[in-house]
Amino acid sequence: MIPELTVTEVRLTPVLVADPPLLNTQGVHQPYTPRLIVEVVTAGGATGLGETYGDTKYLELARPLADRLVGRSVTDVNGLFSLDLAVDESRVRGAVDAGGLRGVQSADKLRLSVLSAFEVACLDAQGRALGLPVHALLGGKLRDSVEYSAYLFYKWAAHPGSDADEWGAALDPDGVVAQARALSERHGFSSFKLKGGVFAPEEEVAAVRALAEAFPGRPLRLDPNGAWSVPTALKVADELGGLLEYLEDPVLGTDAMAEVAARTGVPLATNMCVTTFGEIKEAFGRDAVQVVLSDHHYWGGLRNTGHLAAVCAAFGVGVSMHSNTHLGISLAAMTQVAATVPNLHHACDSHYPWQAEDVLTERVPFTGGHVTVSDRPGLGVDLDRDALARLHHRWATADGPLRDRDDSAAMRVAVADWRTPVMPRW
Ligand SMILES: O=C([O-])C(=O)C[C@H](O)[C@@H](O)C(=O)[O-]
Ligand SMILES: [Mg+2]
Repeated sequence: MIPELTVTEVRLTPVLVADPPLLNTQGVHQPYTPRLIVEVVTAGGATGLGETYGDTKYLELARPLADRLVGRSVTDVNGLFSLDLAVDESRVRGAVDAGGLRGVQSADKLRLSVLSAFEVACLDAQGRALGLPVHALLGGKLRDSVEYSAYLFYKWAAHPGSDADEWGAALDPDGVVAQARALSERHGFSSFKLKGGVFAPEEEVAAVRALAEAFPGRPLRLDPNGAWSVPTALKVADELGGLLEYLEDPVLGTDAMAEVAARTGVPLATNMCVTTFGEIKEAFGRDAVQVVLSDHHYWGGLRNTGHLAAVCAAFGVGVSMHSNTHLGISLAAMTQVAATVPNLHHACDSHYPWQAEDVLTERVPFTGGHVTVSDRPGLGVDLDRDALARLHHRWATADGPLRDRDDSAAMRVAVADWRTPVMPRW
């Protein structure tokens, strides 16, 4: 073992990051979202960065893992994944992730969602120590920039009791088109995904039609997070037909996805029914999905993202990339791995434009809708300790409920009788 690459300290810093009132089928984003920043320090003085979900159940698992990493090498990434982490089963039994937005919860998925941040931090530390970018550690980049799509949301102008944010409201087709224009002017995006499942399908169909008219020929996606029945999904697929690059999780579960897929020519994408390696066999065998949205956070890191892409290639299934609220460390990690995936033929999702706050000295910029693949050592991003301390202070002084994402609870602040919707909603 090279002594310089031995882990001497692991720092875990939970933060709360400001988030606009973005609507989805479960409710609305809270004013702040929890994230966890992981720093892995080596004997040689390199510090690697990673980022993942910061909700309590992830923190509970990250703390013992941090202790066990000390004394190991940052090159021993396979060993990291073989560490036996005890997951409190009561945390996951029958549970779903983020109200179901990321599929079914399992002990292994929870474990992988924590390990992924440590994997990224170890790769960043290795890269910094060796003078190599993370993409080189993953086998080398195949492209110099990675394309992202504009992630459009129905949204309120403000969180209840707050002033309007810089984006304003988007609650109808005109609002959605105005938001798409603003995002595309600011960041140069040329493909668009609308988060649906918020309003009746006819209204969301009208919004997609308005986007198609405003941006002729641009790739468009609609994602109602499984809020529709099979007949509704087929009707929308029929109405939007050729306008869509893909329809994302129109219905819940592999059975319903397979039924829709068998009866439409519109490709179906998912980040809900295929979220673990164990779900692949049935879904691919039944041709239930044509595109899988990878996400290094819950698939278990950057190397597993490459493995997932290889399985997709073997089955002729496309690859895209899913996103939750995240900061620049994760955007840098997504970009490094995306650069190495040969069969990534769709623009990746990213919430980053919605995050006005970050913990980096410099934000990761989008240019023409792309992020340049950094060739600097590691991930190519640096921590701003003051910003980290500020966002951590917010976490440390926050009300307990804010430390765990709950879109339904956030909705009840504005709509007192809001209940977690029973699916399918339409
Ligand atoms: O289905 C998806 O693409 C997501 O789950 C992305 C995000 O979770 C999004 O829906 C959100 O945060 O409201
Ligand atoms: Mg989705």
